[in-house]
Amino acid sequence: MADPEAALLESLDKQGAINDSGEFAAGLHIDHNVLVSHIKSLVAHEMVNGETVTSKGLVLTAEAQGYVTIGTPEAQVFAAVPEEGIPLAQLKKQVGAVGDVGFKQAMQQKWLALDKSGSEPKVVRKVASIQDSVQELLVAIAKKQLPPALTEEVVKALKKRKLVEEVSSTTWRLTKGPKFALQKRKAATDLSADMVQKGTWKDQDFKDYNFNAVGVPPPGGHLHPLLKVRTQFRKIFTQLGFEEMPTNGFVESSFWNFDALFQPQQHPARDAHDTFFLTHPATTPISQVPADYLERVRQTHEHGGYGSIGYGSVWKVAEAEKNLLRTHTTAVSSRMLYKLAQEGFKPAKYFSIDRVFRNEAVDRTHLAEFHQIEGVICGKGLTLGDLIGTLHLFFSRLGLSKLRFKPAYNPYTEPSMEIFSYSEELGKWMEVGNSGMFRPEMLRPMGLPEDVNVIAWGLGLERPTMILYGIKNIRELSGHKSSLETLKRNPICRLGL
Ligand SMILES: N[C@@H](Cc1ccccc1)C(=O)O
Repeated sequence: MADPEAALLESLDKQGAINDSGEFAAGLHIDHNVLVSHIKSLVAHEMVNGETVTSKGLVLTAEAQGYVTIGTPEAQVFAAVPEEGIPLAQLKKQVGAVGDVGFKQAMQQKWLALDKSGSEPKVVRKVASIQDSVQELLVAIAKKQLPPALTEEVVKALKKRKLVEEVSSTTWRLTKGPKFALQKRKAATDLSADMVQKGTWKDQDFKDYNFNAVGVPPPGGHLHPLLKVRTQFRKIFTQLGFEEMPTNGFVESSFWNFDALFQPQQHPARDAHDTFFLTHPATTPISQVPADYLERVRQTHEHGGYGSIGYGSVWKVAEAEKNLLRTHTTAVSSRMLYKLAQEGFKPAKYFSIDRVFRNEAVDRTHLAEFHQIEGVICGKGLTLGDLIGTLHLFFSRLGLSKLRFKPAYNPYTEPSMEIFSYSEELGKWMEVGNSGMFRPEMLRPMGLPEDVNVIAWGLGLERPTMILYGIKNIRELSGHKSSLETLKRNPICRLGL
């Protein structure tokens, strides 16, 4: 087969233009689509200028194609009627499938008549010979030579008989382009050292950038396992109707991290051995906390109230002003609960997932920074039973359905419970979180009504992630020792959770 590209260029060279790529393809006996792919490439090389022309045209249906040679059904029926006539039933049997249409059409054309004078109706010829003009039209349409007889009305009738259909087709009109040549010059995709040395780059054609090409997937963009598991936790919370709390920044004042939580100023956790304090800026002015609330916090710390005797020591503003890296997400909860009290209490369910920092010795299960997940429910008349029930519901969604609780101590909750879950794999009980009911010494100074209780729990994000994905050393998970290669190879890090 002739090379379509060469044939096209040659023809353009001789004639200057090709008006209809469809006809040109037919002349070459190749599929139009094949020619179009060559045209597009030549246009991209600027060897050819091309514009598309969309036109509507008639084509024969498969049924009509059959009539082009053997004639229309009406002509076939007419031919089957002998001069002396033929009983209708016999005629139909003789012509077969096209009998019905053919007979109907031939009667309409008044080519045939039905003689009912005898014992059974007989079909007789009304004219001696016929001209099958519909067949002639079909032949002309097949050749794409549309005769004047093909009026709109005729086309409509042919469409109604499902003999023709209208199709729109796009063809190209071509002229010589600015870089016209009889042969495509090979365009280089890259500048090579050789071209530079020999100076051939000056005459070399370079392929244009194709900005529409599908790119190579970037090697980055992998999700960290912690982000994946965080999404799972978010889903659990939101499915249970919890609202995510704004987590502010990592830097928090001691006030919201400790004092608002009724954590005594002498508490060992407030020591630089356990907490990262900031030097720049070292403090947040206490004036940011409304004076009346501040006063109630001071009172409660020093003298108690709400059924408590307090700590009996002097509460110092300077201590509360110290900036730190938040040691727990309960600082996020304390801000949120105060806001809820200011806006007027209504039952609420909150959660947060964010980073916390502790000045701890780093080992294979501990880091100085990690993520905490915290759930908080505020309502009237909540009990420890509600907390236990909620924890069962929450942890069972993680696949941890065997839980045990151990009494514990937190300055801000009473009662407090450590949460343990039985690991079938490891065959032992593991600590999975901490929980409790926030103390009145924390809630009442905020302005939450006396019958409002708040149940809450917290857990780390790293531990469940390590268990879920078989990561043995926490330092593989975050920090400078975690390897990007591991992230890339780990199937859970692919996008799309
Ligand atoms: N803040 C606690 C977790 C906790 C949250 C809420 C209530 C009780 C406990 C911790 O850091 O371990």
